[in-house]
Amino acid sequence: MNTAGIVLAGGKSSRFGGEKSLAKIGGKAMVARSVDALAGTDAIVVVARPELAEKIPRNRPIAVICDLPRYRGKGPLAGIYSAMMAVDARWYAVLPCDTPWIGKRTVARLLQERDPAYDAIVARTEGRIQPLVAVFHNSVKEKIREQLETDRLSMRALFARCRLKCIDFAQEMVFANINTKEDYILQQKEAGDVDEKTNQSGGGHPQSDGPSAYRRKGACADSD
Ligand SMILES: Nc1nc2c(ncn2[C@@H]2O[C@H](COP(=O)(O)OP(=O)(O)OP(=O)(O)O)[C@@H](O)[C@H]2O)c(=O)[nH]1
Repeated sequence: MNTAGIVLAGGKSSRFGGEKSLAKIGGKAMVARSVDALAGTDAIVVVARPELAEKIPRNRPIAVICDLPRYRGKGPLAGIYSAMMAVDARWYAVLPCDTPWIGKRTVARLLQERDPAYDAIVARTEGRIQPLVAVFHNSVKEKIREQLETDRLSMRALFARCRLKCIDFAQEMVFANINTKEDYILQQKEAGDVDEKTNQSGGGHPQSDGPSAYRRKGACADSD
C-alpha cells in the first residue's frame, strides 16, 4: 500500500497519572482523535500497551498492535518500528495520541510534501521540530532498527540520519500536547468540555470547532 497511519499510544502516561490516550477531549478519546486525523491514509495502526489494547476505541477500521517484545520500553521509536513491521507501506504518517487538535489537514499537508529526495518529513512550529508529527519513507525502518539495537532512542538521533524536510506550520496551538492533568483540564476548557466558571463537565464541544484560543484569534484550528 502507499500510505499507512501510525498512532503512538504505548507510552507510560506517568506524568498524566492514568491512561491519557483514553481521556476525552470534545467527547472523544484522544487516541480516537489521532485515528480520525489519519483517515486519509490506506490503513491505520494504533500501537498500544498490551493491557490497553482491548480498550482502544474502534471508531474506524484500525489494527491495534503492541510494541515488539524485544523493543518494549524503548519509547516512540519502538512503536514506529513495530507498526512498520506490522503493515507494509511506502510511506508512514505518525502521530502521538496526546495532541487532540491535530487533524486531517496537518496530516494531508505533510503527506503532500512526500518527495523521493527526502526520507522524513516533519512538522515545525516557531523553529521547533514536532518530532512525533512526521511522515517517514519505509527506508527509515532499517535506520530505526539499528538505533533500537544500539539504544540510540531519540527521535533527534533518527532525524540526524535522515534526509529531512521540515514543514513550517503557523498555528502552534494545533500541536499542543497533553502530558499532565493540568494540561488536560486546560485543553478540556478549550474544547468547551468544562464550564470555566463552575469547573463542571459540559456537553462536549464538536471537534470541528477546535480550541477556543483559535476561535478568539479568529483563526481556524486543524480538527475536522
Ligand atoms: N508505542 C509506543 N508509544 C510510545 C512509547 N513511549 C511513548 N509513546 C507515545 O509517544 C507519545 C509521546 O509520549 P510521552 O508523553 O513523551 O511519554 P509517555 O510515556 O506517554 O508519558 P510520560 O510517562 O508522562 O513521559 C505518546 O503518544 C505516547 O503514547 C513506547 O514505548 N511505545
